[in-house]
Amino acid sequence: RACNLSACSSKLAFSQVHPMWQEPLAIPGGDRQSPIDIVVRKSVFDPQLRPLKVQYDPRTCQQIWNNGYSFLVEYDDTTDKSTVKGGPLEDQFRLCQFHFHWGENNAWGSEHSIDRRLFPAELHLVHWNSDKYSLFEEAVIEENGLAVIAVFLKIGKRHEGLQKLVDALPAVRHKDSLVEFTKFDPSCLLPENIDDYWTYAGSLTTPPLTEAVTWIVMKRHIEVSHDQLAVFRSLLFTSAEEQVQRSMVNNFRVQQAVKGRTVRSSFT
Ligand SMILES: NS(=O)(=O)c1ccc(NCc2ccco2)c([N+](=O)[O-])c1
Ligand SMILES: [Zn+2]
Repeated sequence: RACNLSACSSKLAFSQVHPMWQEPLAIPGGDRQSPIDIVVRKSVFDPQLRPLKVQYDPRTCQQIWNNGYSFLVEYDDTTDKSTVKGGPLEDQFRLCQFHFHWGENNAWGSEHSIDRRLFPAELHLVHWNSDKYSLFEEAVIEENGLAVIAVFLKIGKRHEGLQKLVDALPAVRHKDSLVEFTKFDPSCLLPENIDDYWTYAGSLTTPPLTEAVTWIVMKRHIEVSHDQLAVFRSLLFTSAEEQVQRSMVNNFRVQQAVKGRTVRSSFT
C-alpha cells in the first residue's frame, strides 16, 4: 500500500491552477450573464415575490460524478417528485442536479458576491421548467427554462448533512468518475430561512453560458467545517489517465456586467 502510494505521488505532479476554461469571445446575447456582484443598496424590494416552495424527495437522488468542472449530485427528473415553485417563479421547476464552486483557500470561491463580499464556496441547486418543457436539454436554451438556487457556504461548524456527500468524494476524485449516491435530501443544504433572497435574470456560469436562468440567491448562508471544504479541494480537474493532475479549485467564473438589470429582493 505504502509503496503504491509513493509511486502514485511521484506520478502526480501537481501543477499550478489553470483557468478552468477560456472565456468565449462571442457570448449568446451577452446582456444577462452570470455571476454578478449583488449591490444591496441597488436591489429593489418586490412585495409581490412570494415565499419559495421547495419539495425534495431524497428517493430521487441517483449518483455523484466529476464532470471536470465540479462534482454533480444528479437527481431523477423524469417526474415532479423534487421541485421548486413560488418565489419569482411562474411555473414549477424540477430539480435535476446540484453542485458547488469553491476556491483554493477560504478567502474566495463563490461566484456571486454581496457588496463585493465573496464566500469560500457556493452551492447551486439546478431546476428546469417542467410546466413548459419536457427535458432539461430543451429548457437550457429558453429564457425561462432554468431556476438555480444559490446558497453561500461559510467556514464554521461541521455540517452533519454534508458529511455523507464529503465521504463519497474520494470515489469521484478524477474527471469522468461516477458513483451511485442515493437517499440524499438536498433541503438539508438550505439555510433555515429561505424566505429572504435576491433574484435576477442571468445565465449558466459555465459553457454553454445560455441566458436561461432565473437566479435565486439566498441571503442566509450555511456553515461547513474547514476540513469538509478541504475534501472538495482534493478533487481533480483531470482524468486518471492524464500525466499532469490538476487540483479542482477556483472553479468559479469571473463576475459579469449587470448591464442595467434590476436585482429584486424578497425582504426589506
Ligand atoms: N453553474 S450553473 O449552475 O450556472 C450551471 C452551469 C452549466 C450547467 N450545465 C452545462 C450544460 C448544459 C447543457 C449542456 O451542458 C449547469 N447544469 O447543467 O445544471 C449549471
Ligand atoms: Zn454552478
